[in-house]
Amino acid sequence: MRSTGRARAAGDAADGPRPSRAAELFVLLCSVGAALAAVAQPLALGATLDLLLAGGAPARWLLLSAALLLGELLLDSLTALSTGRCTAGWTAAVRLRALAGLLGCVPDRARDLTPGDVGTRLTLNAADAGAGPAARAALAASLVTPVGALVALALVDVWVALCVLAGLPALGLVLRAFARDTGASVAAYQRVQSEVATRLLETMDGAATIAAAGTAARERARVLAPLPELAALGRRMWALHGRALGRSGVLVPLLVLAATGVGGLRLASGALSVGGLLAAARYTQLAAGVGGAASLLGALVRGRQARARTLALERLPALVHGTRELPPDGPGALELRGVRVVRDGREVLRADALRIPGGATVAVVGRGGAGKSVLVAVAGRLTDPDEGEVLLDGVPLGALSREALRAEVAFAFERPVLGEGTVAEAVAAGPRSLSPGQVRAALTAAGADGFVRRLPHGDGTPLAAAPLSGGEHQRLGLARAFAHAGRLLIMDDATSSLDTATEHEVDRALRGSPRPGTRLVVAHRPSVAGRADLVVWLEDGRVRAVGTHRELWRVPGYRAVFGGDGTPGTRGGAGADGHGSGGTPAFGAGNTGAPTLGSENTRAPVLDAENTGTPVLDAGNTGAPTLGSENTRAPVLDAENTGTPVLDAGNTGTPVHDTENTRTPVHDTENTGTPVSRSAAEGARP
Ligand SMILES: Nc1ncnc2c1ncn2[C@@H]1O[C@H](COP(=O)(O)OP(=O)(O)OP(=O)(O)O)[C@@H](O)[C@H]1O
Repeated sequence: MRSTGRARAAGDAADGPRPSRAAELFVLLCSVGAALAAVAQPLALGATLDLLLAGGAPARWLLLSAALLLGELLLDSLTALSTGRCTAGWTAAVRLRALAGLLGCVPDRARDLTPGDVGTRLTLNAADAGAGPAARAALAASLVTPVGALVALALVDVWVALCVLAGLPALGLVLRAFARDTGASVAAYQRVQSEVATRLLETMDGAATIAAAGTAARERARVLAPLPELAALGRRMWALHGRALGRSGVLVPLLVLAATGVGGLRLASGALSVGGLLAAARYTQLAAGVGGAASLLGALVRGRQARARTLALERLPALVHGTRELPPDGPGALELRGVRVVRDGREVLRADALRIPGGATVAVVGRGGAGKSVLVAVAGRLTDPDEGEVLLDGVPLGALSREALRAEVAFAFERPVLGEGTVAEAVAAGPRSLSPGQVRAALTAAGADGFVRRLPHGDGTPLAAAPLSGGEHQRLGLARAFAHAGRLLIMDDATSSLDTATEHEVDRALRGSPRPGTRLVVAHRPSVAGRADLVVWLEDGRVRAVGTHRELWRVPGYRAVFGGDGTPGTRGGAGADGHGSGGTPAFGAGNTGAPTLGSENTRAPVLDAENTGTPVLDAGNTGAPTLGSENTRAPVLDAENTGTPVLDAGNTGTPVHDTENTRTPVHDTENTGTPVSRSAAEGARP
């Protein structure tokens, strides 16, 4: 990749809030304080007892014991409070960073993540991960009690302390086994949870299909299918907990018994006082309380596994932008040089020396999976090519600042995400700040003004209160793209839900706009390709040919893309003229040789080029030839300079001549032997 921009490498985390460690430290201090107060109490109580037995005045020791008890209670309360704050802060931070990673990533790199999986990572996993730091602090503090108790025990009686010390490794082993086994189960549990969520969301997405097919019972079974595994994993985790508690439940009393026995012997020998024995028994219990760390350890392990899942979102590769600006008033000329895009080890796009003249409307055409979306994503830098570079007005896209890129390149999609707020706010959201008049103009250009006017509060209607059809939703997305478009507007299937008449109106409005710019339109309908100045025809990820629709239409393979030669094609099947029937009956379609009557709204007759040899006229309202239509100032075909591969005669090795410039006939040797035009000059075949 030659562009100066680069994707954020795996391992670099997304930017986002990072809570200070202060909250975690506060939890640690409070927990340690409470533990120390607990550790000091037996000493004070033992001393009080000894003083009482000796007939002394234990008032000071009693006060100290009470103060220690109160202190422990107070610190425990503070620990609980600060744990809540710490967990909430970390959960929010983990969630926001994961969200920033997700929203900032190269869009097609998040393709494998299902909504259910993302939802689980951002909710359950983020909450578990957020609980991790407080659990870590509490776990560290929980070690203070047994260690402190052991030290205090050594002060009271070293033999009792040695007895407890000998038993502690067994407790340590129990905890280690618990942490190891529970880690694997927790990871599997979180994975299955996300699988259930994914299936549930898929079902909600396909609710209409399920209702229509009457497959609700089957769907329910499918959603719940992972439940037995989830239940088994849950049971396993409880079993591991139970086993750890059971083992420590046996070990701890045994240890206390042994230590009390040693203490009793020391009392009998006069080496230990009664108060000392009381303190020793209590300290033995506290030291053996290391088993109580099991639940904290469980929370820590769960937090670690969950954090790994949220980090995967944080570290999704993101686009890194440069600092360059575009030359002012550039026409929006695009060039793809040596571009290669590889996905899952497979080359999904190769485009070299593909030049798109500034100001032209260019249709990107090809069968499903041919690479149209990948091409326009690369052209507007939604993703970077693995090799090669894309230049806009001579500047590599990767070198552009984010602001310059997004101000000059606008996208409209098949299913736009409009967000919340009102209709006007949805259209206004973007890199430019728009006046209400500009918003209204964009709505008009997108053919959305009519239905928006009929909404209860016009464009001030909240989207949530505006039930929109697929086409209306799409038109708002178009309006937003139009409103913010700079020198390049990319429409990826963005008019698929529009009827052909509206689509034509939108096209006309765009062409009449004062800032026409370059338009790259993924087209499934021949009517759209027919209105474009130039068509880039993709096949299996390669540029098969570039030319006008009229020229390309003579190649059977091109017609087949639209189902135009009897082959099942994609949406919006073509009339025999290749401009799309648009629901209007086409006469003379097929091989009759009879003229085809104008498709979609047309008054002008369209002649069947295939059978008559007569040039195909614009199926729009003008009767003018399609080539270089309407408002484009830019030359449609850059015959001199492009070097762009144009009309492949079917990989036959047959020379292709530039008929635009030479008037030499070009033969489509692939299937028909029918003369075919070629529009732009280049020496090499694609
Ligand atoms: N992120 C990705 N991971 C794996 N494969 C991908 C990815 N993006 C695209 N592809 C593959 O690249 C090929 C081209 O995809 P693309 O979406 O560009 O096709 P298309 O021509 O737009 O198809 P359609 O008309 O059906 O939308 C397809 O085979 C697709 O599966």
